[in-house]
Amino acid sequence: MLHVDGVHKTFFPNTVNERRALRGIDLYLDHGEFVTVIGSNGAGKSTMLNAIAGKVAPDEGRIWIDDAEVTKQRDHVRAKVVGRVFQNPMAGTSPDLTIEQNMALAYKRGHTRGLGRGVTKDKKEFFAEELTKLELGLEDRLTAKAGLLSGGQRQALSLLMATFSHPKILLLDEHTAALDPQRADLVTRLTEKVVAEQNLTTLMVTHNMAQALQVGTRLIMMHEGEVILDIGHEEKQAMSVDDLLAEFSRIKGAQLDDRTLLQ
Ligand SMILES: Nc1ncnc2c1ncn2[C@@H]1O[C@H](COP(=O)(O)OP(=O)(O)OP(=O)(O)O)[C@@H](O)[C@H]1O
Repeated sequence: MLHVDGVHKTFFPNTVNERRALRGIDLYLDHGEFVTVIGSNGAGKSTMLNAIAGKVAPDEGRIWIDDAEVTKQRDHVRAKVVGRVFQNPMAGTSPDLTIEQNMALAYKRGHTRGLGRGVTKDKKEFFAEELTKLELGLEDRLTAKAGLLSGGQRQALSLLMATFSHPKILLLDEHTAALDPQRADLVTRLTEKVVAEQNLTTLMVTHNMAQALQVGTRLIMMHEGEVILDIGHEEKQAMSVDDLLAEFSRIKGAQLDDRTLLQ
């Protein structure tokens, strides 16, 4: 379903600001796999998601979504098949547009040009039905401005908007990190629900190791632009946060040793 093959990305190459963000990422996700992604700051997690979404062009390597190569495809074309939710609750919705106008835009995303915020009666019913699934009462507030919603409500709406066109890939970039624990729990539960209902192929970046172990069917750990650990469902379920940290130290240590040996 998703195949990332040998992807490299260096920002500002051959300058003092050079950053080797991705150093040969190989990743294959089957249809319906829900992979959590952890890793230290600057490990390349967001850059990998950006490369999959088409926001960042790889220097080397190729990317396929559902057997179609998308490596050179523009991001707005890819938006038809890639749903995305960011960390900032303000990023996924326009505060000055109403809930239904935001949803109309998301519905049309990647399909036609222009603003397309027109909301027909049929659409209103469909949007209300979709909002009911969130169990937040937003179906009664279709004409309220999105800017009036709380961070958690906006994030739940962003998640709905990212998924109701049944994307082939769902990319979640620390989408619960800016929320208080209760709202983060709510959005996590909604995420699990929507991913399971639609059997969505999903990559979810999180800094919360407990969440990374609890949620999803597989876990990968990134470090310095590489995937250094890839854990399947059963192994993941048997692991604690301490096990994960120990594994990280062990691999990091080994890598450093390797590098020392190479010098
Ligand atoms: N647009 C950019 N221009 C220049 N450098 C960038 C850009 N985006 C990312 N980088 C650099 O690439 C490296 C990887 O960054 P990235 O944001 O992918 O890491 P991350 O794992 O998502 O980190 P974090 O957990 O801190 O968000 C870092 O060194 C970062 O400074």
